[in-house]
Amino acid sequence: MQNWNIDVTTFSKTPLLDTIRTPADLRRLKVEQVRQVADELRQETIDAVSVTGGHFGAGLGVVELTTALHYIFDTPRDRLIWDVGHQAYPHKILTGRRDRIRTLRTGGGLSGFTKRTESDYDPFGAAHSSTSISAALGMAVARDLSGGKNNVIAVIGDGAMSAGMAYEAMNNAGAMNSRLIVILNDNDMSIAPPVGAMSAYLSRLYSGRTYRSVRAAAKQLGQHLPKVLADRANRAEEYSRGFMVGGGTLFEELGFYYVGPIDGHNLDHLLPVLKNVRDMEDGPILVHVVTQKGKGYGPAEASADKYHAVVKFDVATGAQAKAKPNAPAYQNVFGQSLVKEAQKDEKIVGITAAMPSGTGIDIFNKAFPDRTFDVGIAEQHAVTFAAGLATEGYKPFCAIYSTFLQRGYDQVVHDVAIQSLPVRFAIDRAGLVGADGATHAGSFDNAYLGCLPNFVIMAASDEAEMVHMVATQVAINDRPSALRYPRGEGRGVEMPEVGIPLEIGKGRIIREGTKIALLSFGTRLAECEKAADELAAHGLSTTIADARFMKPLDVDLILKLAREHEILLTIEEGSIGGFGSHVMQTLAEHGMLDGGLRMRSMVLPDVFLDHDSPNAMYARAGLDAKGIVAKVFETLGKDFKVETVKLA
Ligand SMILES: Cc1ncc(C[n+]2csc(CCOP(=O)(O)OP(=O)(O)O)c2C)c(N)n1
Ligand SMILES: CC(=O)[C@@H](O)[C@H](O)COP(=O)(O)O
Ligand SMILES: [Mg+2]
Repeated sequence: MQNWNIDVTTFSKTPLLDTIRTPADLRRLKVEQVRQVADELRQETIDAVSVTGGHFGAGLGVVELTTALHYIFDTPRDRLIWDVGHQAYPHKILTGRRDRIRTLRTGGGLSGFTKRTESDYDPFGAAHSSTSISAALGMAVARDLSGGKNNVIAVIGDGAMSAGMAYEAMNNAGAMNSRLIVILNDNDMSIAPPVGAMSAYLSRLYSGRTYRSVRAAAKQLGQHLPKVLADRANRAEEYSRGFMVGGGTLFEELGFYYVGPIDGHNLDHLLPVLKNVRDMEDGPILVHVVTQKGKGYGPAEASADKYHAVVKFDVATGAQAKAKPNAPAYQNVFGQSLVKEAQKDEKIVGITAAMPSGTGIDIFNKAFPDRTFDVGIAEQHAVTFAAGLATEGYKPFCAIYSTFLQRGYDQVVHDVAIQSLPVRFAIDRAGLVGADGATHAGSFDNAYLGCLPNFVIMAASDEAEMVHMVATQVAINDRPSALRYPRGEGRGVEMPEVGIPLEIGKGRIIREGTKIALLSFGTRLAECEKAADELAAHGLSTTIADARFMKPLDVDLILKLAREHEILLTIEEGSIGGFGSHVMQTLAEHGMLDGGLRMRSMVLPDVFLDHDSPNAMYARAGLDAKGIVAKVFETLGKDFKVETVKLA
């Protein structure tokens, strides 16, 4: 690893940036000053993220583009939409949020993504990818319907361009004459190196083989400009400098006017091109901008992941303050368990939708590169691709974050569940995730999968359980199965050598008591144990059970708990409509709610919880030990108060 020794003495000096509170201040500057603004903006971004951590490489790569866009366009009247929004920190600094930039992703602080409630300069909230062109087209059409004149600009990355939604939007936009600007920010990176034919195609465009001459480009572009500008364009060499227009690109076939590629760090190119694009009168335009992820910060440029997301770091050395793990991360346990299973079973294959390291599929890939498939940001396709593999006798493990699987829901229902295909879903980041906030919370999979016939649904209560659950999934060969587990580290429990398939639909008793029963589904089990200790100190004897399965439910266990206790609480890291609802339904159908049992279901509150640390979020949700104890006392009718989010 290179030893960086970056001179940080200039970092606190940002004289021009200090004069900018909003883009209007930027637009008052001379064009010769824009370079300096961009340089200072980069310094400020580096310094801020070194304090907060967060998404980093993508923002560094769009510093010049951000500055140029706000300089040329009349934001917020002109709508600027950042796809995903993880690259929007420089945008936040320029749009009135510099004073809060060091609160990014902390409780009560700025969101790590664009958010409508945060600023007028964020016309569309994001965090899931590939939504920007659709949203921009909607805004452009709304503008046309109401006779407006403003511009609408979507900035989308090459990684995000791999998702079907982007093509659905371009297909629609290309057939309309609505004026819309799409900036393709091509840094040849997703979180991992980008995959797929489209990525290769963009590289070919970039390599310049399909370009026309600069002069021809200017001429062609001139046809789309108001006459006065077109005349000037035909004359002025300056006009065409820095960009080319491709003929017969895929984007042109889709009905877009294609401009590019242009160097996204060269303001002498960016500014005139954006200005001319702004002045074009009709149709959708795609500007292909080539940038470098991590640009301008050596450690980021040099690292394999371009510092996509970082923890706090030392600016001078680039060294990240990574905490020493106390236990293995769930995603790694998943990856390692899958490798072990795959050594015994050659039918096992692993699938990720552009999240190889996040899901632990990178571990599987190292051992079985030929059996690993990164399909790009394409969750819908990932699910149906897995279904196809399953029809041919393969055992696909489709590892997708809970929040991103939402995008593939119809595929889960229609292509997998209805046909009862044995696709194994590894549902990572289940429950609250912390700093990424509401957009990334895995709150809904219990509800959205629980209602589907045929599914087996498990949640690991610790990392050892997870090993057995992966083995269980391998053994389930006649229907789909899902295994959910959270972001972060396990509990540090002893790990089994091999996974042993569990009996389907059977839970386990962890601790025997007489008065209170806590029935946990997932990793809240640890909080149940702490709560039970505290309840014991109050003389309340407590049984703890780990349901292991939400579907099929362990009906015998549930009825036993209901019969033998005064209070039955279910606890899960999910929304209303999940595990607790299924338990309640079962109890009701067995007449167990007709008598004296006091049953309560502890779920996430019916609100979108803002970002904070996971522990703080769970505390707000009342799903920590303190909240569980409080719920028991509330149910008993005793006076035991604790602050939680109010249910609507
Ligand atoms: C639907 C969805 N799937 C996965 C992700 C996770 N994700 C966030 S950023 C990213 C890579 C995006 O690459 P690109 O659009 O090229 O942006 P870059 O980071 O290179 O600027 C991925 C896969 C997501 N946000 N949304
Ligand atoms: C922007 C985005 O969607 C991802 O980068 C996400 O932040 C990753 O989250 P994890 O850190 O949980 O992998
Ligand atoms: Mg990219």
